[in-house]
Amino acid sequence: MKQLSFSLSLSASFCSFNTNNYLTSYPHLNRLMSSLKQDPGNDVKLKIYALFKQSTLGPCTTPRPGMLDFINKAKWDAWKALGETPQEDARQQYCDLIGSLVSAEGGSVAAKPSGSASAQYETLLVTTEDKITTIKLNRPAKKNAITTVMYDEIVTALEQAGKDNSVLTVFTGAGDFYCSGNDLTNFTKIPDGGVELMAKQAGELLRKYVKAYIDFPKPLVAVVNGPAVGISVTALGLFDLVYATERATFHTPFSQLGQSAEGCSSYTFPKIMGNAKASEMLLFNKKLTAAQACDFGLVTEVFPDSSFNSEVWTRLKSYAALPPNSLALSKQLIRSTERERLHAVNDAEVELLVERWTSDECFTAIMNFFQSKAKL
Ligand SMILES: CCC/C=C/C(=O)SCCNC(=O)CCNC(=O)[C@H](O)C(C)(C)COP(=O)([O-])OP(=O)([O-])OC[C@H]1O[C@@H](n2cnc3c(N)ncnc32)[C@H](O)[C@@H]1OP(=O)([O-])[O-]
Repeated sequence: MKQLSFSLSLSASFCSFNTNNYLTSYPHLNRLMSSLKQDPGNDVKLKIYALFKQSTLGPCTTPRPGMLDFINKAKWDAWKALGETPQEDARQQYCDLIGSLVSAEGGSVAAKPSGSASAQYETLLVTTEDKITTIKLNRPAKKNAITTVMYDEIVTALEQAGKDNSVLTVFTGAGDFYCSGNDLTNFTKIPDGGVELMAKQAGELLRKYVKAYIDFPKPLVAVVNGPAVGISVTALGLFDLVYATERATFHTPFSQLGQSAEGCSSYTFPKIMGNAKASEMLLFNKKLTAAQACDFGLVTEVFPDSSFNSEVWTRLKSYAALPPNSLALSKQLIRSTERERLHAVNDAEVELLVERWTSDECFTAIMNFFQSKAKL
């Protein structure tokens, strides 16, 4: 099929959109696009074009080009297919799409070049805007699976967010997934000391990671933009608010993987949803829909996918205007009643997992994933 060749006449107005977004400069986006080694193909180019039009002009209302005007007709169809998608959502999808194309080639989208962006990360996009620091997992091609580098980067990002002048900290994912949990390739990098050493080091990393959530001093909000698996679900019990798109699912397949609960979920889940529901998730791998997770108290509120970003960010911006000290101190007061218990739970969960990671059950489950690409 003939490659479409058209330019995306990028207008200056789009460069200054004021959303909680990491790509606020079109020259930056253009450089990223032109750095791609592979042509992304007509479908993707049409999608980029359509998202650009939708985000700058809103829904397509112009007449459809004539039958023989093939290229403009294809562009019009792509734009029209976005229907009533809000402009802010289209902007977010546009940035996520470009970010995923760059990531798929092994690159990374740096935090925005100007403004209040924080340090650069390999696996995260971290920005501060409207008094909200956003930590976005940025491995969309791998469904935001958490590598050892990413665990360390999240701990650093949380430390910095705890000290910066933002009022809220938001955690979310790039692309169509929130997070697929622990990156299973973490288990394939066996050091010279063998599996026991690997398990011990992974245990220390996990302890540090969960501790960063337990001790986080400001309100922490999860914006669950798609399915969530494993540790990205269990950690939600340590957040102050959890907003989810209706498309999100919540899955903790620990037994299936020969592992056991972490993220303090062996304590927080029974407390949040009762023993019976918690056991169905943590022992028997039950996957919850967003509506079920909300009924059980794990999720604060569920939003339609089409308006998820605009509704959630409008809400968060208004919360970020509240007095910051009052918010932080109230959060610390609530956490202080069980901080010590959470640390003890974290220690006990890590101890059990270090044992599990050296078990035949775990080894077989991980091998199954890679050999048969078994899907959960
Ligand atoms: C340390 C603390 C303890 C933590 C415990 C946990 O979190 S337990 C929970 C642990 N988590 C799990 O057990 C989840 C395992 N993952 C899955 O079950 C599925 O991938 C899915 C349901 C998340 C998405 O299915 P889908 O059909 O929509 O998409 P897809 O499958 O085509 O994926 C696209 C690409 O991403 C890759 N990739 C994705 N996730 C992981 C991962 N975690 N790891 C590595 N790679 C992962 C996948 O291999 C593929 O790579 P490829 O082939 O393009 O090179």
